[in-house]
Amino acid sequence: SYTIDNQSVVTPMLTQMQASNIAQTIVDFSAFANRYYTTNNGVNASNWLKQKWSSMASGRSDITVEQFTHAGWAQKSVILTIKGSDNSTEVVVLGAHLDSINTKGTTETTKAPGADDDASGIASLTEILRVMVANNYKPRRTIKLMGYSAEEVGLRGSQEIAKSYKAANTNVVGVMQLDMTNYKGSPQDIYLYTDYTNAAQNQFVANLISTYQPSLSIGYDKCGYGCSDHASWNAQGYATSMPFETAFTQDNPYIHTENDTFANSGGQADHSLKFARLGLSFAVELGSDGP
Ligand SMILES: N[C@H](Cc1ccc(I)cc1)C(=O)NO
Ligand SMILES: [Zn+2]
Ligand SMILES: [Zn+2]
Repeated sequence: SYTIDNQSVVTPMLTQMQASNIAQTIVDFSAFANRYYTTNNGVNASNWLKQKWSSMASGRSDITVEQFTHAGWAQKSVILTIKGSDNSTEVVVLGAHLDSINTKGTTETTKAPGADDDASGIASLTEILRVMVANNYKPRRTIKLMGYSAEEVGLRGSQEIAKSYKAANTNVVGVMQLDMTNYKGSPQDIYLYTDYTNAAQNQFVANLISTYQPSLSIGYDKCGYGCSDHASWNAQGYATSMPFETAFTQDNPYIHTENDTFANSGGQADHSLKFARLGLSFAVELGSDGP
């Protein structure tokens, strides 16, 4: 259910989250020449993330990290699983995509740093992981953090994953997509996208913002098409939400070019921190529900 009743656990964790950690991960992850789904750089970026998340979770026997192999291309998706205690068949998913693209054409050495699109989302998930582990948080439901491959070429990684979860009848109770979280291009802080998402869950997400980040302003908008990986989960009938960095007409002009750099997102991660905090509150409030 969408009750917000874990303030004693969530509030201290939110104060521990730091923009500087998110910034460092954006810098590190956007240092690959590109993270394109078919290049060696792209494969290396996936392996780098698996390694990073694995070492962050090394002390926890309830946390595993796997790579999801996609038959049609080399770059794997990365899935971290925190197994729930007494309600583990119900699953909460938070996602971002690990690939990047330069629309001029992406070869092995083409520059596609993807700092905002979507290293910012991966970095937000990474800070959520760090704080959950630091607080020894153990959910009742299973929580999965996903770094999707091949989003830029038709949401292909998340489509394969969502289809396989549906085929396995996995009870995913909610999905949040974090794609582009660090470019502050619009007046409101967080824009909830209303197409290819679930209205009831969007209301819950809005309530999370008002409860845990009351100083933030909320906007609403539509993409008009399946603009990120939430659409893959929506297509399988799962409830999704996409909190986004700007209104549709004011989106980051640097994306899909060599200029999507950390510097061009402002050289700091204050905007991403809002999304990381929202993701943490989403994960813990949903993840703490019993059977
Ligand atoms: N299509 C999305 C980018 C995208 C998504 C929403 C909006 I508003 C503007 C741009 C993408 O490139 N995701 O990787
Ligand atoms: Zn993109
Ligand atoms: Zn993206």
